[in-house]
Amino acid sequence: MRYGQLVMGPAGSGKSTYCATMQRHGFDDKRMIKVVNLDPAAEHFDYQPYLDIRDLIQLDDAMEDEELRYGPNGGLIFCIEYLIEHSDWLRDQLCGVGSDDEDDTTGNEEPDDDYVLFDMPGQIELYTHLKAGNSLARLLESWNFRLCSVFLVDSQFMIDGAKFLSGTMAALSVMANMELPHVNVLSKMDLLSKGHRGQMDKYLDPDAHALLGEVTNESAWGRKYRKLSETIGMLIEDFSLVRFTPLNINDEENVADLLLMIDNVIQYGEDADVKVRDFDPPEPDEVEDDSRYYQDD
Ligand SMILES: Nc1nc2c(ncn2[C@@H]2O[C@H](COP(=O)(O)OP(=O)(O)OP(=O)(O)O)[C@@H](O)[C@H]2O)c(=O)[nH]1
Ligand SMILES: [Mg+2]
Repeated sequence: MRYGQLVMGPAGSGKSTYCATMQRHGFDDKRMIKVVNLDPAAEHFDYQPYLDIRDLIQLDDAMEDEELRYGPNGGLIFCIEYLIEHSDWLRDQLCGVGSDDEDDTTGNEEPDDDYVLFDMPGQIELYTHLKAGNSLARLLESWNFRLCSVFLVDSQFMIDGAKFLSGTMAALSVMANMELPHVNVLSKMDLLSKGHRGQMDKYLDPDAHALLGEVTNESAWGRKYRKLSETIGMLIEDFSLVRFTPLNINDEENVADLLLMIDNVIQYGEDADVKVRDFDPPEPDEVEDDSRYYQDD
């Protein structure tokens, strides 16, 4: 089994910084966390990439090609679709050359705790409604990755009701489109003023009525669509659809807590325990051949 986080979020929300932070935290903890850069336009990041999409395709390839002639945004989406069409490249690098996981029953080649963060581009439509993000998730799952979506939203944009509503709807679109366990992160908490941090508390455990009361009084739009906002608010609240976890990258405990939470979501490190817990040994005279009570591996 392999474990992975698909790190997504709008442009500049802190995805690459998140990956670098987690890798560094893992390093301090003697834990290997690999990061794969899947942003073909990336120019700078602070982590050691295990793999880099730019070795397969670069944004300029799509923009400068005489036939394609993409702009930066279309070009980026083209690059991700190209990656999916050439998934052998990714599989060979992630899982070993020529590996074919459908046949891989030996388990010999796979390390127990391969843990990979995928630093995705900031093109949010890749995750909200295009097929590419979902296809990538299904591909990785077929290679035995247990995945979690990590969706980052810059906390600076979440300090009023209207922005909270928009951010929540974006998170919800990603959840629906990616079909993965999902964790929302409010990034850059260190940049918030004390006053704003206090204000933030009400968004972390949202009371939709109170929040959307704000939205409805703020603008003409808000007043006109008051009922719609309220209904969306109730939906979010009643089904506990969207929750945000704050992240201050300078607070080691905060980083550790978030990583642990995601580990729990993807059941990282739990397999050994599960085997022990599930094992309920029979009385010796109940069975002649007890081999069927043991797992094959
Ligand atoms: N203070 C502070 N700055 C941050 C944090 N996260 C990101 N930044 C800054 O925000 C900017 C964008 O961060 P990135 O990590 O590159 O964001 P990204 O989501 O990878 O951006 P794209 O790949 O361009 O979509 C950089 O200047 C970072 O230094 C944070 O937690 N705290
Ligand atoms: Mg980035």
